Amino acid sequence: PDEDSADAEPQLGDEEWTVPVSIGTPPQGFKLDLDTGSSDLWVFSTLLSKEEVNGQSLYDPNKSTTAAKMTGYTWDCHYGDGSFSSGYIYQDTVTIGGVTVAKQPVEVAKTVAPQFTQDTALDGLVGLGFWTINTAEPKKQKTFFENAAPNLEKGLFTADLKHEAPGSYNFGWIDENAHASNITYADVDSSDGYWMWTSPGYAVGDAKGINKTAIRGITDTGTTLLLLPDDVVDTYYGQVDGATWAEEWSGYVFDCNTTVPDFSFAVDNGTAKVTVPGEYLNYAENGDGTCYGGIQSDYGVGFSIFGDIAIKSAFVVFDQQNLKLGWASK
Ligand SMILES: O=C(NNC1=NCCC1)c1ccc(Br)cc1
Repeated sequence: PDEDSADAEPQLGDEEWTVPVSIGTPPQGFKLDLDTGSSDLWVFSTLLSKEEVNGQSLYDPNKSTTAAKMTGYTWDCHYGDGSFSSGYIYQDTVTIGGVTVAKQPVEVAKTVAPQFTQDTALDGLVGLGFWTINTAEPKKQKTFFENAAPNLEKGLFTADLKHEAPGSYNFGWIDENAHASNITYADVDSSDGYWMWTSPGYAVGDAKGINKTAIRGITDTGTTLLLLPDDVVDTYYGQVDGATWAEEWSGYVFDCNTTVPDFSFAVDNGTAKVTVPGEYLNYAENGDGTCYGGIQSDYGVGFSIFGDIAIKSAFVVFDQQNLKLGWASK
């Protein structure tokens, strides 16, 4: 049933993907960033001061006949990149990709960080993590997907992000035409509220065998890059001519003309693997002839982050019902 499908538009050079979301009656339309690394659904709103708005669409609960204020409730998000947002909460009808949830907690922004004000491509976020890291007070609220799942064929959603091209998220079903190889599943540890799993190893370039070293990390559509343990990062850049860690860029850079090798990470016992094309691993030009690598250190986070650069290299199944994460080539 392809009605449960949302087109994901790439924004800002594959820094984020937004999907069309309807909120309220009559429906108010927004472009929201589906984020598996957080669990709040929030939207720019008429409560914001004008200085914090820069063309984004504003949700106005007073114009929705189905909006109901959750009196006494607040929310307050702080993201891994230092951005933040906070405000009050209404329940209203939310539709994404043909899936409708009535009485979905909609967190209306009263304050947003400059990063969000400047990001004219999005009007808010849809957290697709686990409710345990939702920030609503006095009681945590369920995500859009957790509320929708009981009415879906399967308690899963899939992400099919593409390099510099529209991708798609599906809710409740797996599009067998969207992936080439078999889907290999890894166990998910949701105890931190994230889609946390462990890859058994990795390979650089066209190396046949894998370096058997466990890489424990989260699969986060809200993080752009692929953040990995220092020993893996050093091994990778050891095979990139002239790559060096640049203080001024706080990361590994190399000459923009450098050929950058692929990076593969294993799934399950290592039989299956996902290959990130070298092209994706030359992430951005610094403007001085050097380019910033798509693989960087996860130092300080406490675990790795399989961000968009990894996710757009595969067809990914987020199976909440069975606590599994599926990876397939496409
Ligand atoms: O915030 C996180 N992901 N989502 C988003 N980032 C920026 C806007 C949305 C995030 C989550 C966990 C870890 Br560890 C690091 C980062």
